[in-house]
Amino acid sequence: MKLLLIGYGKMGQAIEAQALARGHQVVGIVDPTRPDVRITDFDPATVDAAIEFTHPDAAFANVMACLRQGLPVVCGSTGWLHHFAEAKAMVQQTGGALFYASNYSVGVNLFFHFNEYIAAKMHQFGGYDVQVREIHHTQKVDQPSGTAITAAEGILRHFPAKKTWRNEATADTAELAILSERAGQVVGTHLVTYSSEADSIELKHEAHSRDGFVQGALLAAEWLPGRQGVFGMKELLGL
Ligand SMILES: NC(=O)C1=CN([C@@H]2O[C@H](COP(=O)(O)OP(=O)(O)OC[C@H]3O[C@@H](n4cnc5c(N)ncnc54)[C@H](OP(=O)(O)O)[C@@H]3O)[C@@H](O)[C@H]2O)C=CC1
Ligand SMILES: O=C(O)C1=N[C@H](C(=O)O)C[C@H](O)C1
Repeated sequence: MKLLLIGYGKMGQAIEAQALARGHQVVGIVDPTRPDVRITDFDPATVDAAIEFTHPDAAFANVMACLRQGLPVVCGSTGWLHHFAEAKAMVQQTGGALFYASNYSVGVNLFFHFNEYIAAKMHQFGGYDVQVREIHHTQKVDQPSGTAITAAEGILRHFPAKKTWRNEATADTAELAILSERAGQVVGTHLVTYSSEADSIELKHEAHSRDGFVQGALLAAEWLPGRQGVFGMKELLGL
């Protein structure tokens, strides 16, 4: 496949290495270090799919530019979902394709699945409070992580005692606390903990490297061309 990489930081570089190892071609790299390369230089004749891992402030404009160019786009950037409805509208308008996941690793998507199952069971039995915790490297700019937000939304859907989430400890039992920590080079750790007076139950995902994110993003890029609409890991993995 002919891939366009948008963002050439930790994820962009790891995706390039794995894409080449899988026999794909990287036909362009859009990044502030290469100001002469623009998304508007590419079209469906030259690119099969774009893969976007940049910055919360840049992702929406990049996704919109890809859709205007007719490029299927796989986006992994977090922290821009307040614009997601506009991106969806652009997909409709252009007949294009957008794939989005707050976390591309298969393990985290299993974690999301079990998280919703556990939330429903814990609601059924009662007596427990719940919180979400995420730990990431100190270069991460958004907080809470996109993954923690997805996990929190999954809990809110199945555990009605929690009405909304808040990114700090809270005394309001209707609020689901998401606690964020930044430490060293931690790739990404997420925990959901249910606690009662008697005991605790914990669901934890710990990324040991970025390989899981990279493999998932490439799977999505291989799957997306030829499809029309907005997709995520549930569709890709059949979860
Ligand atoms: N969904 C998932 O599975 C995962 C998501 N992420 C998310 O992906 C994003 C990127 O992560 P990561 O690679 O670690 O971050 P990095 O900071 O290492 O890399 C981001 C790169 O994007 C560049 N960039 C900034 N603005 C633009 C722009 N407008 N157009 C093109 N490139 C741009 C940055 O350049 P410069 O440094 O010069 O600003 C940098 O080279 C984050 O939002 C992160 O949360 C990360 C891992 C997994
Ligand atoms: O910035 C990161 O590094 C990561 N970001 C994603 C997130 O915000 O959830 C996914 C992963 O945890 C790594």
